[in-house]
Amino acid sequence: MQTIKIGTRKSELALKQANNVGASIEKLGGTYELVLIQSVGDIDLKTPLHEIGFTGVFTKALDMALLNGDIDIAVHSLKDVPTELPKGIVQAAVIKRDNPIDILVTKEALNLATKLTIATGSIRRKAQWLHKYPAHQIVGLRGNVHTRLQKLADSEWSGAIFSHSGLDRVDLIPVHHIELNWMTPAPAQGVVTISIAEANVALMPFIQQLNHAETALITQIERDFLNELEGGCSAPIGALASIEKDTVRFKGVLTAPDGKQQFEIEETIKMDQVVDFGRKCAQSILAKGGAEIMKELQN
Ligand SMILES: NCc1[nH]cc(CCC(=O)O)c1CC(=O)O
Repeated sequence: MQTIKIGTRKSELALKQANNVGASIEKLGGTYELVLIQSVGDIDLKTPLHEIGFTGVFTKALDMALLNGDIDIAVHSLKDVPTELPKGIVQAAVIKRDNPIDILVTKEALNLATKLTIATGSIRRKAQWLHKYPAHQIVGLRGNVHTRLQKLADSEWSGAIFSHSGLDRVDLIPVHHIELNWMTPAPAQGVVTISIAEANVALMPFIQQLNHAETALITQIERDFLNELEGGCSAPIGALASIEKDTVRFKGVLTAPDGKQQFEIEETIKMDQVVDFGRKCAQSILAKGGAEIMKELQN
């Protein structure tokens, strides 16, 4: 078999994720090389992501490279991948999920009952934080993991919110942090995915060996929930599914951007009824009043 060209962004986290996939390819007897590709999300480091104006800020350049054959596979954080893939691109495999939760990195022990300033660039984290701590102030924060940690260190802020898995993969979980178990993570947070060109039928079966079936099932539910709700705009949506024996548990959250309103659903169903579970949960959120929030976000 030919050396597999893995396309990746060049941030330390992206490289780590791509090399982890490469190591799995080697375990299966293959060889790989990395091809570094810049995305719009890496060039424009200022504009909040939800304002950049098209989906796939981190994935589009890699999709193009797949389609024109510059790379064989692309490795992404699944939460950065639009729920609707471009024509000709398919998900070949997802890797077993790491810890999906968000954490608050702080400089010292904090009293959350006081008026604090918390940094995040994510509209979901901001909305859920303000819902729980209405007296707090949120400030914007973008950039890769290193940059964000440095900005926190150089600031007067009390803390900043990060993905646990994102920090953990580059060994950067600081001493002072709080696990935000009450916060519902982004759909597919903590999961790495491998995209491939649909036309690359020769390589598909080999890459599919890397797929973790349970992770594929729960992330499909989370992304169906997102897709059914969002209709093309980015919204403060959280979703987390998990498997317990023969049942699937799901929690989904849609929050108004200012945190004043939040619609939640928590459901458990039998595994054999899982078809369309995510979509049904989204419809229930919309019926409860979530449709109003989505309408406002579209304007
Ligand atoms: N938003 C950017 C992003 N995309 C994927 C990760 C980390 C890996 C993951 O959460 O799956 C991060 C960093 C973060 O959210 O702090």
